[in-house]
Amino acid sequence: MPRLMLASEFLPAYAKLDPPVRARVQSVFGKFAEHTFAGLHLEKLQNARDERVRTIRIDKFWRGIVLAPASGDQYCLINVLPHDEAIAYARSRLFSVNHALGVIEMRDAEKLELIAPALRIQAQAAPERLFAAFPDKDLLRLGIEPDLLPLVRDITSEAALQAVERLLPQAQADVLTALASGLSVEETWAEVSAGYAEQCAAAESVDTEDLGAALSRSPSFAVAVAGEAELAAILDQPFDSWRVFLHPSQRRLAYAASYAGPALVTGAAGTGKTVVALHRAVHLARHRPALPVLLTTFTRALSDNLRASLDRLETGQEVLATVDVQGVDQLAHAVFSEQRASLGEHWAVATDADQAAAWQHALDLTQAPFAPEFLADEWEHVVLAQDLTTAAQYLACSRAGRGEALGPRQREQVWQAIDIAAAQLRAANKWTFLQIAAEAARVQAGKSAPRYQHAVIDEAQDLHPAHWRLLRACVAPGADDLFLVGDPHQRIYRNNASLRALGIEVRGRSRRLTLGYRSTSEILDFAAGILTCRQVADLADGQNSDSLSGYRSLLHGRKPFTRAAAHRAEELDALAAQIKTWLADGVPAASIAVAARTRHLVDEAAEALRVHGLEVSTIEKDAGRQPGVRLCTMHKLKGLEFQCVALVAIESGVVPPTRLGADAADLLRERCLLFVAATRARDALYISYSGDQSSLLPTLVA
Ligand SMILES: Nc1ncnc2c1ncn2[C@@H]1O[C@H](COP(=O)(O)OP(=O)(O)OP(=O)(O)O)[C@@H](O)[C@H]1O
Repeated sequence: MPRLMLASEFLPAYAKLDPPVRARVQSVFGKFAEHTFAGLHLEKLQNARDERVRTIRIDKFWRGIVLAPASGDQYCLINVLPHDEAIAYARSRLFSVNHALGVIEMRDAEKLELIAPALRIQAQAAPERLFAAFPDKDLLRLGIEPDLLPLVRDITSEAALQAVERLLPQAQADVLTALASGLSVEETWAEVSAGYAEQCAAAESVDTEDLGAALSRSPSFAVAVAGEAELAAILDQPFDSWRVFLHPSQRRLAYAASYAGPALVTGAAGTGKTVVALHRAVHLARHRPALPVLLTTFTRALSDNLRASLDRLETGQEVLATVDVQGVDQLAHAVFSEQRASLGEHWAVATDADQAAAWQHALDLTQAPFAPEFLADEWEHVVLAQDLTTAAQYLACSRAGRGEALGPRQREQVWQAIDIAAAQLRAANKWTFLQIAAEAARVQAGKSAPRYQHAVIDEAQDLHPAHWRLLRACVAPGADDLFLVGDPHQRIYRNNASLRALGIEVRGRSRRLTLGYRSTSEILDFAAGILTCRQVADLADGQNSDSLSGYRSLLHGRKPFTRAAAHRAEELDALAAQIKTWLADGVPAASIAVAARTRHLVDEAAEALRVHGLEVSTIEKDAGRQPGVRLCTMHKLKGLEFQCVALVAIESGVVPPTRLGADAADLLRERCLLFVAATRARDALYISYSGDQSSLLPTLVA
C-alpha cells in the first residue's frame, strides 16, 4: 500500500510560499496522497549523497524534495524550495537510521564536511575538548553514529556545539546537549531514550538499512498522511506545525499513557509548554473521561488564546466538547455564583473603589500605622494565601518572603485592620477576586463529587494558593488528576506557592523542557542575561532553585538592539522610525508589540506613534482587536508572542520602579518581568531608554 508521509521540515518551507505556489504544491502532492501519480516524475539526482532522494517539479521555479525509501511504495515529502536550492539541498542530505534509537535521521552531510576542518583547527589549538570525558563506547551507546565521532571529538566548547547542533540529526544533537549540560551518560540515556521510548522499544529488532520502517517509528520527523483531505487539513495551517510535530521530549510528556498523580512540566519561555498542555488536554479528552477535562490558565485573555489554539489542534467536536477552557478566576466565579444562587444571595465583585474605601475605613478606625497597599498585600499574600480565619492563626503564621518582620503588637494591629476591611466588604456582600477563589475552594472541597476528571493548568507559576486549593478540590486525587505547566523564571506576581505545601506532590513526575521554539538564540541569550546568577524558587516545593541550564534555540537572527535617548520625545521618535522600518520590511502591524512598565508610559507611546501616523491598538483597552501595532504594559505581554517587540522606557527609576526599594524578592520579580517581556519576541527585540539605562539590562556584546 503506497504511503505518503510529511516531514516536519516541510511545513515551515510551505508556509513561506505564495498562495498560487501553495495550491500547486497541494495539487502535486495530493496525487501522492491519492496514489494517482500519472504525469508526475520523480527525478533522481547525480552526485547525491543519498540515492534515495528525488526531486519533483512543482512549477517553473519550485521543486519538491522527496525521500523514496527502497522498500515499498512509500514517499516522504521533505521540503519545497526554489529550483537551484532544491537541487543543492537534495544533493547534500543524507538519511540514516540511528543504531541506538531506531529513528530516522537526516543530516546536511555537505555542510558538516565543510565545517569539520574548521572544528579540527580550533580543536588543535584548544586546551580542552567538550566531550573528552566520554569514551567512544559511551557516545556510541548513546546513539552517536560512528562516522560522526571524529567531528564530535573536535567540539571544544558549548559555542562550537551550538554552531554544529543545527546540522546534526536531532537525536544526536539532543544527546550532545544533554552531556554538555552536565548530565552523566546514564542520565543522558534516561533523558533522551525516554523521548524516543516507542522507537527504542522497537529498535532492538531494527534494520538500520530499513529507512521505511524507521520513518514510521519517527513521529517527530514525519507523519503519515491518510489522503488528500488530511493533507489539506495539515497544509491549511502551515504556521502551526506544533499541531502535528512535537519534539520527542514534548511528545513523551503530552502523550504519556498515564501519570500516577500530579505531573509538572517546566521550561523557560517559548519551550512549548502551552503546546504540550494543549496536546495533553486533547489526549486526556480522547479517552472519553466520565467528567470533563479542565484546561485553565491565569487570565481570561490567556484562556481565550488557549481555546483558539485548541480549536486549531483538534477538529473532533466530541473531544472539543469534553474540554472546558476557562481562566482560573472564571472557574472560581462559576463555583462561587452557583453556591450563592443556591442560597438566594445577591452579591457583587468589589471594585477598586470599594476596596480602597474599606481600607480607609479600617485605618480610620484603628489608626494602624500601615499603608493601605501594605494591608491589601498582607491580606492577599498571607491571610488569603494561608486561608487564615482567626487572629490567633495570623499571630502564629509564617510570613516568610514578605520582607520586613512584624512584632506581635504590629500583627495584632494588622489583623484588626484586615478584619474591619473584610467585614465592611462582607456587609455589602462585595467580594474581591481572591476572596471568591478562596471561598470557591471551600465550597468545592465541601462537595462530595469532583467537578472534573482531569485538569491541565498553564502558567502555573503565577497562580495564588487559593486558586490551587480550588483546582485541587475540583479534581479527585489520583492518576492523571493535575497536569501543570509553568516557568518559575516568569513569576511576575507575588503568588509564590509551593505545590508541596498545598498538598500537590509532583516528585518523580516533574520534567523540564529546554529547547526554545519561539525566539532566536540571540534573543534567548540576551534574555537569559537578565536572570544570570539569579536563583528562582522552583514550583514543586518553593525551596530548591530552578535553572536555565540547557536553555537554547536552533533559530538565529539579529542581536537585540538597545537605543539610548536623551529624553522621551527623542526616544519615541526613534521608536516610530523603528516600527516604520519593520512595517516596510513586511512585518504585519499586528505582529509588532510595544510595551512599557506602566499604563501611563504605554499611553504616552501610543500617542507619539499616532502623531507619527501609525495605527495602534492598545491590548488593555480594545483587546488588541483593532488594526495596528499592539501596545500594552509588560505584565500584559505574559503568554503572548510577536514577530517584533519594542520595550520602551527601560530605564533607571522605571525598571525597577523607584518605589520598590531594595527588597530582593521585588527586584527578582522585576527581572522576571523583563525576562518575560524580552522573550515574547520571535525575530527582533528592540529596547530603548531615556537617560540612564535600567540596571537590570545585561550588557550587549557588539
Ligand atoms: N514542536 C513544535 N513545533 C513547532 N513550533 C513549536 C513547537 N513547540 C512550540 N512551538 C512554538 O513555539 C512557540 C512557543 O510555544 P509555547 O507558547 O507553547 O511556549 P511556552 O513554553 O508556553 O512559552 P511561554 O512560557 O513563554 O509562554 C509558539 O509559537 C509555538 O507554536
